[in-house]
Amino acid sequence: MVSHHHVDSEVGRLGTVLLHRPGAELARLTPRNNDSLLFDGIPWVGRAQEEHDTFAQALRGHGVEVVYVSDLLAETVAVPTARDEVTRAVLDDVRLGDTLRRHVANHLAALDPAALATTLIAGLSRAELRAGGGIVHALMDRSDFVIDPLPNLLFTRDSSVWIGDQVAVTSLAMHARRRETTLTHAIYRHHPRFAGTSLVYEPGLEHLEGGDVLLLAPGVVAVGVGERTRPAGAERLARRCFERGLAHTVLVVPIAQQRATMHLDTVCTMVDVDAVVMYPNVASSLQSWTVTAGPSGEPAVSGPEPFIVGAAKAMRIDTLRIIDTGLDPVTAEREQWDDGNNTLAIAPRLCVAYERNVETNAQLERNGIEVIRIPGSELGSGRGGPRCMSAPILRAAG
Ligand SMILES: NC(=[NH2+])NCCC[C@H](N)C(=O)O
Repeated sequence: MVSHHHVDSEVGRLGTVLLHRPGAELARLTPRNNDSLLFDGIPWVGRAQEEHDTFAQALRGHGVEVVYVSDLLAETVAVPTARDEVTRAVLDDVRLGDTLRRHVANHLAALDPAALATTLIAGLSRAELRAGGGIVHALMDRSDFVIDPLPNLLFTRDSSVWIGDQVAVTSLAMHARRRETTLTHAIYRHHPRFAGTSLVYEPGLEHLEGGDVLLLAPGVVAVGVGERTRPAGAERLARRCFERGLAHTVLVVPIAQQRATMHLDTVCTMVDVDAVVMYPNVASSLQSWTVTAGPSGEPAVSGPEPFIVGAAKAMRIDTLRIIDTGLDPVTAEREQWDDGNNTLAIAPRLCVAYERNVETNAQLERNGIEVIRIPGSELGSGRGGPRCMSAPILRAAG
């Protein structure tokens, strides 16, 4: 039987993609909490939703099936064990204390699956809790969170990534994002659509985020290590992929440990089977280490060498082309910050990009890449572009 869930490249024709339409969780952002919730501004929620709908429509217009996290989650929590798991993840928060925990548990128990899914994503303030009591509750402000919201669920790429016919549910590094994977983990294990799916990675392992994982070619995976993914996470993923025959080579790519380059996909994404668009300010310095399944079962490591060289060798092609955006360093830096290098390929030489990155998009087109432009002025305040906002679950074989 042909699997309905299979991804072995970044550019094979996109069949199905997992998105999250932003909702009430974005309305929780204030100037006091936006830094800890990993947003650089306070998005206009309605406009962000319109922008996201334009993104989804662009994908559908190209024959892509769009599935939403909130729908899958509502269907998942209709399964009692799934409901227990995701609820427990909320109640495990040590800040609650026993009394408030009991009130929150009662609150959640009364919700139907759709309302529970919404609450798990949007969070819950003290004012919204139906009944409360105890000292923790007494000392909270009305707007304090009893359940933290998950505004970064929007970036579905980070909490799960398909490699072949298996899914890696990742292990997120930032506190504000940890609970996201309790939701994706539950979806992939309990939703009937994914029955029988094997998991190649689980939350709780060494830190690994999907934005750092690039499927360069069938059997070749690049993993950025920096602010989010740790070298030990890359090593764990490599071991797992080798054991299961999902990859023969994992390229480990160190990136600067800073917010502007939090994931490998903020500086480099694929736009053709043999081409990447890359942030010019790092293009000449990006290095990689090559990890392969050693003869004794212990991964063999070699390198470093220029990423582009290591990648071409592992992909068994002559050259991995860098689409040279040829921009001056200041324009390049501005457009990198606004996710100009964070394109989502729908097929080879056809990608979705934010319209605001005028120069990068023009250069892509000059190099033969068709660009579908979407607005992103509000969505971009979370520092993520089309690739971050999408988790492909089916692509045609690359
Ligand atoms: N794959 C990506 N580049 N994701 C971007 C995630 C942005 C999000 N605000 C974070 O800081 O985690």
